[in-house]
Formats: sequence, C-alpha cells, structure tokens
Amino acid sequence: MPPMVVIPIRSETLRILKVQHHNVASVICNRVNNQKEEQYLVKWSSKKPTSYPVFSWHTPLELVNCLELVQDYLEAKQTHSSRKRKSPDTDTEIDRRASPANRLLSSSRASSTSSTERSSSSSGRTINAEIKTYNGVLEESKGAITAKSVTQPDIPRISVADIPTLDMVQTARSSSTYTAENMIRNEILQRLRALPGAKVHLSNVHDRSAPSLRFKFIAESVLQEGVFKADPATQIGCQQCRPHMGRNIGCEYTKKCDCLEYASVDEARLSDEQKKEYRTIREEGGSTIGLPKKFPYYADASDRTGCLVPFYLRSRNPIYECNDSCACGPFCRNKNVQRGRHVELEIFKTKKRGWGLRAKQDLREGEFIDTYRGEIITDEEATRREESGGKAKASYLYSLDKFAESEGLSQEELYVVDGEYMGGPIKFMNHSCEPNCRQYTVSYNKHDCKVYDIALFACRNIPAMEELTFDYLDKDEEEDDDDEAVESSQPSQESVPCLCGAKKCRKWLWT
Ligand SMILES: C[S@@+](CC[C@H](N)C(=O)[O-])C[C@H]1O[C@@H](n2cnc3c(N)ncnc32)[C@H](O)[C@@H]1O
Repeated sequence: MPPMVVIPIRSETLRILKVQHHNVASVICNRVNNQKEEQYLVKWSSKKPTSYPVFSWHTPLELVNCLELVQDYLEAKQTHSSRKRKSPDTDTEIDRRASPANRLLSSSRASSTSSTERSSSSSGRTINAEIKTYNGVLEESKGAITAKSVTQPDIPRISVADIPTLDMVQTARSSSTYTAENMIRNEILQRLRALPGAKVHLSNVHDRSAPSLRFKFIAESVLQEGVFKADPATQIGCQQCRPHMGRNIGCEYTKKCDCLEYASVDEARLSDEQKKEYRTIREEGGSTIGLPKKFPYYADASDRTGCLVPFYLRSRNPIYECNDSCACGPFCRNKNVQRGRHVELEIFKTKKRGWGLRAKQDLREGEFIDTYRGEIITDEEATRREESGGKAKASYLYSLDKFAESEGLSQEELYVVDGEYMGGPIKFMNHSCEPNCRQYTVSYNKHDCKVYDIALFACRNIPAMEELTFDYLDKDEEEDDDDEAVESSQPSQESVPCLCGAKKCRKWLWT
C-alpha cells in the first residue's frame, strides 16, 4: 500500500504563499476546516511517473495561481451532482471534457478506508474537516509552495488509491465553495475590465458559476503554427483619397481605389458603357478598377451612420475596408470593423444553453457588434482538434473558406478560427435558427484570401438585453431557402439538439 505521510499544517507560513500551477495535477476534493476556511485537496504533479503522488489541502488564496483547476473541479462536481438529481432543468450546454476530478467523483468507492480516515469519519464531519493531512513535506521556495515526498515508517498511512475517500466525497458535497467561486468570478471580472472598447458585463442569476478561466480574451486573432498572413507589402491602399475632401468620409472615390478592386460594384451607378464593360468582366474575368463600388456603411445618415447598408446586410458579399496603406486617414468611414467594438455587452448565463451574449443598449439594424476571434489554425490541426473534441467542438471552429471557390483553394489549404480557448465576447454568442445577428466577411487586404475577419452585425433592430444570436450554419444566399434539407437530415448520436426555441427551428445544431 502506498504510504501517506501526515505532517502538521504550517498555516501561518503557508497561507501567504501560493501553489504554482505547474505543481498541480488536479483538485480532488473540498472541505471547510475548523477555522471555517474552505480548503481544496490538491494532487501534485510529478515530473516522473510515481506511485506516491503528493496530496495536500490548501485554501483558495493559496491556489490563486491555479484557480482554473479549482474551477474544473467545481464544474465536474456540479455536473456530477445535477446528473445524480436527474433534474429536468439540467443544462445540456457543453459536452465538457471529463476532468480527473469528475472521474473520481463519479467512481463509486466504498473501498477500504485507512485507519486515519476511519477514525475521523466515525467522529463526524467537523472532526473530519480538521484533519490536516499531507503525504509530503511542503516547503517554501522562492515565494511558492513546493512539495517533497517522504517515506517515514512511523507515519500513519492511507492508500493513495482511496483518495478521495467516501468520507471526503460526502464532506465535499455539503461544504461551502463560496470563497473559491467568488475568486473565480472576480478573476473573470478583472479580465473583462481589461478588455479594450466598451464595457463587457457578467450576469448569472441561475448559479454561482463563471465562464471558464481557461478562456483567454484576446484583442486580435493569434496565428498558430503553419498559418501565414499575406505579406504586408501586398496590402495596397487608396492613394487619391484624403481625410477631408468631398463628402468628408475618407475613402470617397471608391471607383478609383486600388484597395477596393474586389469590392462589390454599384450597378445602379454604372453608365451604359460601364454596364457593358462589367458584363464582359463577369464573363471573362478582369479588374473592376474604375467602376463605382458600393460603400459598405452609411456615411452620413444621422440615425444609421456607421451601420451596414442593406445591399451588404442582405447579401453575402465580402466587405472590403480601407487599410493602413490607404491615404484616406484614420477617420475614414470605410474603417469600421477594424476600429473594434463600441457596443456595451453582457455575458449572461442562459437557462439551458450555457453562457449567452446580449447588448446593454439598443442596437440598430446593420450595427457592428464585434469580430469572432480566436486561434487561426490549419485545416489539418482543426481536424485533429475536432476529432479529439467531438461534435461540440464544431461550434467553436469557423472555417475561413469565403474565397475557397473563387480562388480555387482546396480544403487542406484553408485556415480555421478556433474560438474555444482564445477569443472575444462573441465566443459566448449562441446559435438560433432565426437569429438577430449575422456574420460577414471583412477584408483589409484584397490579396489575402485566407486570413480575414468574421464580423457580427445586427441584422435587425435589437432592443437592449435581448439575447444576440447568429446562425452557426453560415449559409450563402442560394442555400438560404434550403432549410428543409437541413431539417430532414438524420441526426447522429453526436448531434447536438438545438434549443433556440425559434418557430422555424431546424432541431439540431449539426447532424
Ligand atoms: C460558441 S459556444 C456558445 C457559448 C456557449 N453557450 C458557452 O457557454 O460557452 C457554442 C455552444 O453553445 C451551445 N449552444 C449554442 N447555441 C445553442 C442552441 N441553439 N441550442 C443548444 N445549445 C446551444 C452548444 O453547447 C454549443 O456547442
């Protein structure tokens, strides 16, 4: 039987120190000690495989550098207890990866309890909570707590395989976890406060959970291995525009702008001659430079300024914004998405779909909300992640395939945005089959057909606090009327039921 060394707690010195993240394999159990302090049983990680893992109890403050492991443990415990209750309200939200804590809590272990634990459990929960056990000597080193295994023959023993004991699990069920939950929430609030742009709030009236601490808020997507943006030298800007000329909107002469070569042609403004020219270009290919282009945003409509114009709102045409090489200056009205979010948002807990997103203010039709950001990964890496994450992973992967057909890019050449662990508040936007927002392709470099922004805009006026949703199946116009086909496809075992509640709900997020 592997030994468990019991050493006295050195509370005064330990309390001010922090357990470092790399020291911890997982959090196993929780309790409240006789000083009414929450404590969490931590299993230490070991560089080499060992049959003598180190365990020790710590307050949330000592675990401040590994709060995400405490959160994993609390979530697994919550999932486990709600499954046990068979509550009709059980959140079907996320198919979370089973953490070690989950496995331990789920295993029925009425197995042999050691003499140490037996004596404490027979005396009741309060006394059990007083056990100050470690199976290693904890040392202070460079401001951190480190553990050193010892095996002394005269020290009481407990089987490592029995941890957590049944008694520990029972104690954990009725012990408060408020301190840790508050610390996790405060950490998330601090991260939200650090976000650039308008404020992002957090609201949860259902339980005490917070969004995952494993999620890193980022201001720009992160290019991962094997992903490259087009050479910045290929980013061509308009040269004839000036910040203050003509209509005072920056990029005024869209028909002369090199940056807008691929932008949608404004057919209503074509002369007969240009109509002919444009027809030939469409049939045989060629450049549309010189033809007037559709400006994407209302430039001077008092109540709609900055909003996407109906032409783009109702189509799937990519939006080309001016870029850093353009001469139109920083205030150009054709620089909107790249300036970032100005809408105040709230991440809130829904009843059945995990976290959701809503705006704290009324949104106008065509108003930009934020971009879907994350790690940009290769198609190969996305497949690997999808295979290890199952169907639920699909909801975080967004293929950058807008130009695949026009540029003849194969599936393998495409990049994918993974927003699960890094991104912005849009990560929390749920799917609806009748959404109030829509995703659009926004490019700043006409020569880069593999890396661009996915921007979310309100597709109708949305009152403050209404949940913001988009359709995860980013359908092109011709597919828009194909809902019946989606509805009739057969769900597989891994299909995620859609809980959007819309009249025209297709029933499944994916089949
Ligand atoms: C991009 S995330 C959205 C945020 C998510 N609710 C969360 O808590 O992190 C996508 C996941 O949310 C859930 N979800 C989103 N829309 C849903 C819907 N209409 N019905 C059921 N689950 C939904 C699914 O679990 C899906 O895998």
